[in-house]
Parts: sequence; C-alpha cells; structure tokens
Amino acid sequence: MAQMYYNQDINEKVLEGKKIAVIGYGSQGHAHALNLKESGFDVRIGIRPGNSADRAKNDGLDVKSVAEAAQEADVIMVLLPDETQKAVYEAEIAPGLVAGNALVFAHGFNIHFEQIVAPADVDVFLIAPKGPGHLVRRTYQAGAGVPGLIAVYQDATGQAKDLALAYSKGIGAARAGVLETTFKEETETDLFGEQAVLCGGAVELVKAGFETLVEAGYQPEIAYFECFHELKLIVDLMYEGGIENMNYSVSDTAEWGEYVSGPRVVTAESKAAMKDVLTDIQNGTFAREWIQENETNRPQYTAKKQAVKDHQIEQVGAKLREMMPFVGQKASAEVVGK
Ligand SMILES: NC(=O)C1=CN([C@@H]2O[C@H](COP(=O)(O)OP(=O)(O)OC[C@H]3O[C@@H](n4cnc5c(N)ncnc54)[C@H](OP(=O)(O)O)[C@@H]3O)[C@@H](O)[C@H]2O)C=CC1
Ligand SMILES: CC[C@](O)(C(C)=O)C(=O)O
Ligand SMILES: [Mg+2]
Ligand SMILES: [Mg+2]
Repeated sequence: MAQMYYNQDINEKVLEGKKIAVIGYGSQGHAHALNLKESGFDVRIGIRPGNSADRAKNDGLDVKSVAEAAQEADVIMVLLPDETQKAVYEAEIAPGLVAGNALVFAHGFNIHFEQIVAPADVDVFLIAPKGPGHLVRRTYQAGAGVPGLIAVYQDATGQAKDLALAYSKGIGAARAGVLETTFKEETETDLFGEQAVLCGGAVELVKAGFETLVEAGYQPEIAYFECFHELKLIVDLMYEGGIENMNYSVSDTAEWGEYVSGPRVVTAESKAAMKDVLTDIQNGTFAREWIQENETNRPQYTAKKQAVKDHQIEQVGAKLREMMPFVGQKASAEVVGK
C-alpha cells in the first residue's frame, strides 16, 4: 500500500511564520484560505476587483492585488482557473518571485503541460484535494477533511515536501489522508477521473437513464428521482462502506440487476472509450484542444453549457428541489460565478 500521511505524521512548524498568498478566491481558493487561516497560518488573498474580491473581504480576509500578494508572500498558491494561470503568472506573479519562494498549485496542468516554467531557484509543488472546493471547506468546518495528493516538481530549498505536507494539514486534507505523487500522475489521473467517471461519465449516465425512461413515456419527475436524486443516496452508501455496503442496503433484486444489467450498459466498448480518453490526456491532445478552445473564446464550451441548462432533467430537477429545502447547500450560492 502507498505511504499515507495523516495529521500525526506531519510537523506544520515548517509553514509557521511563512506568508501565504492564495491567488484566486473561487471554489478551491475560498476553502484553502479560510481553512488555512482557521488552522493558524498567515494568509492573504491575491485577486482582481470583482465578486471574488468582495466575498474575500466579507469573509474577513486580507485582500490585495495578485501582484502585491504574490510579491510579499513566501508561499504562493495559484488557485486561478487552469486556463488563465499562464497569463496571470507571467504578468503578475513571476515578477515578484524571489529565490526560496514556493510556487504552489492544486492541479498540475500548467506545469505538466509546460505552460508555466518557474525559475530554478523556487520550490514548485502541489497540494491537490481530491474533492470540490466547497466540500474541502464544509468537511473542514465539520471537523473532517477531503483527502489530498502532494507532489514536488522542484525542490530548491530542500523543504518542498515538508511544506506541502504542512499545507495539506492546514487545509484539513491530512485528516483524511495524503499521499505523494508526481505532477504527471496527478494531472493525468485527475483529468481522466473528471472526464470519464466523476463529471463526464456520471452526467452522461444520468442523462441517458432519464431520457430512456421519459422517451418510453414515464413521468419525468419519476425519471428524475430514479436516475438522479437517488444516485447520491446510493453513492453515499458506497462512499461509507464500499460496494458491499451499498448492496447490503439495496434489495437482492437490485443487486442481481446490478450484476446482469450493469455490464450491458457500461460495456467493453465503454472501457475502450475510456482508454481513448486516457490516451488523449497522456499525449497532450486534450490539453492542446482546451487551450485552443479558450484562445477562440470558448465556442463549444458555451454551446454545451447552454445545452445542459436547457435539458429537461435540469428543469424538472430545479422544481423538485425547490420542494426539498433539506436537500442541501448549493455550491453556486456559496461562491457566485461558477
Ligand atoms: N474546483 C475544484 O474543486 C478543484 C480545482 N482544482 C484546481 O484548483 C485551481 C482553481 O480552480 P477553481 O477553484 O475551480 O477555480 P474557480 O473558477 O472556482 O475560481 C477562480 C478564481 O480565480 C479568480 N480569477 C479568474 N481570473 C482571474 C484573473 N485574471 N486575475 C485574478 N483572479 C482571477 C476568480 O475571480 P473572479 O470572481 O474575479 O472571476 C476566482 O476567484 C485549478 O488549478 C483547478 O484545476 C483542484 C481540485 C479541485
Ligand atoms: C472532479 C473535478 C475536479 O477534478 C475536482 C473537484 O476534483 C476539478 O477539477 O474540479
Ligand atoms: Mg480532481
Ligand atoms: Mg480537476
């Protein structure tokens, strides 16, 4: 088994007294900044004027321009969207870097795909929470945490790994478990997971199930409860105790259906498609196309986002959720602009 690091294995003193700049105050930024501050670290936010800056001020944080925060900090955590990091780094972060600083990421995209090349005399490492930022915050507040990965790309000071571990403890990741990886492994597995399983795979599975029932004449509300709402409840059981735990709670009829029909839906062809997705990530095709999509003002991204918004499952779901206020908090209400 891989070596896991937990709170008791980590000495956070190496990060004490260091000035940390969290650049960006979105999904990950707000969680890192608030968790680090509540863990006793010295945090400032680097952000452009706007909604995020206003939220950070309202949350009681020390808010500065990106250039100012990056310049005064020892540890600079870049929590901007991946597609804007290169431009902001070159214009506002790089000019303030000095030998011995740490340039830090939550995802390896820009370093691994060589969009950002840091000076040799700074540490470059990552702390990648394996969960959405809003859950990094909520679980920390609940006394728990979201697991994380650390990786060191450049160790100019000889302290990079210890700093990464201390930071991971500060955001609560080491309450759940932290393991060491490389920028290559983090970048490729993270992109694969979100595309094939967590976001791409799950959304397409849910939409296809919903559409199949509705096209067969069943009520959309029933299709929503069956293929969308209940998915969380089923996945919660898997999360809590594995597939066996979920199967213990569902009927034997459901479990038998899982064995005979699951492989009819997610087939050898689906797995071959997953391998194609992984190849495109590994050989840089996905990164190249995403960078190009941004350079041309996101035409496909915008059209596809609208298509999801217009899908019947979103309309039906919104109405049903209005009647279930207990369902939970909305990440988009916690951090506007996502
Ligand atoms: N979302 C997640 O849960 C996860 C994200 N990551 C990684 O974390 C990083 C951040 O992603 P995420 O939290 O999703 O990002 P978000 O889109 O949620 O937030 C981005 C933040 O950057 C600010 N910003 C955008 N452009 C600029 C700019 N030009 N100058 C200054 N500030 C700017 C935004 O402010 P404004 O309001 O002004 O637009 C916002 O505060 C990425 O590397 C991502 O891959 C890793 C693990 C999980
Ligand atoms: C699953 C999507 C993710 O990789 C994450 C929350 O971990 C992301 O990039 O947001
Ligand atoms: Mg991820
Ligand atoms: Mg990701």
